[in-house]
Amino acid sequence: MLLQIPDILTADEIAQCRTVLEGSPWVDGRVTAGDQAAGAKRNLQIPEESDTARELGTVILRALARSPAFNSAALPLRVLPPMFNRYDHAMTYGYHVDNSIRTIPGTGGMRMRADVSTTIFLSDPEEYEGGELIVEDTYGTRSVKLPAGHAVVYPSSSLHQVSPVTRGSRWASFFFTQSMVRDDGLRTMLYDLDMAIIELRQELGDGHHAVLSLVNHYHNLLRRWAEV
Ligand SMILES: O=C(O)CCC(=O)C(=O)O
Ligand SMILES: [Fe+2]
Repeated sequence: MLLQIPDILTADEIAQCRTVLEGSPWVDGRVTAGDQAAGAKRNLQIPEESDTARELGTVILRALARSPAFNSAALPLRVLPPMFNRYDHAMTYGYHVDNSIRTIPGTGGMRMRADVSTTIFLSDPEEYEGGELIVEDTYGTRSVKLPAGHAVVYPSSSLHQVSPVTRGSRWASFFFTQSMVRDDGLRTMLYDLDMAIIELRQELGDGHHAVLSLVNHYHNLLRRWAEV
């Protein structure tokens, strides 16, 4: 499932990210790419263990924690510290695969599985041309370019690329989540059920027996499928 989440960051948080990123040194993005991906990757990133990454990572994690849509779609168990990237003129990230297993920085080698990939846009679409995130979804290819502060969430198992930037500069935060439910199909079913329950609660009220029954069913499926 590919999901767009509007306004995951406030205007103040976007401004904070941009101000701090403007004053930070950027390095070649290939430092965090696997073998195949490195060949396709031409962008810049903030070093993973820098003060900037830590400070802004906290802003992003706080924003995720208050987003019901992110939590319902990703069912996060752990989130790799958010990273920050930038594509200036002619930069691109060709079709690639996100590594399935990632080392968690600063833990002496602890690893996690990447199930869900997220990009939070920090530039507005008018600020650059090109730079679409193109994801091969189950039902075809999706091209995504969103206002600053909006997020796109998609399975880490899908092939994707960032098309070349032909004007301006595209800034973003991106990160990987290990989900309590590793299978994208099962996660999507839980998300759809959650959305239907929210609608029914509004129609019927929380005390309605059918609503209670479906909430119970949601939790029983989560109990069956979640690994924690
Ligand atoms: O910049 C993006 O939107 C995605 C970056 C990406 O795919 C990656 O770093 O693996
Ligand atoms: Fe990627």
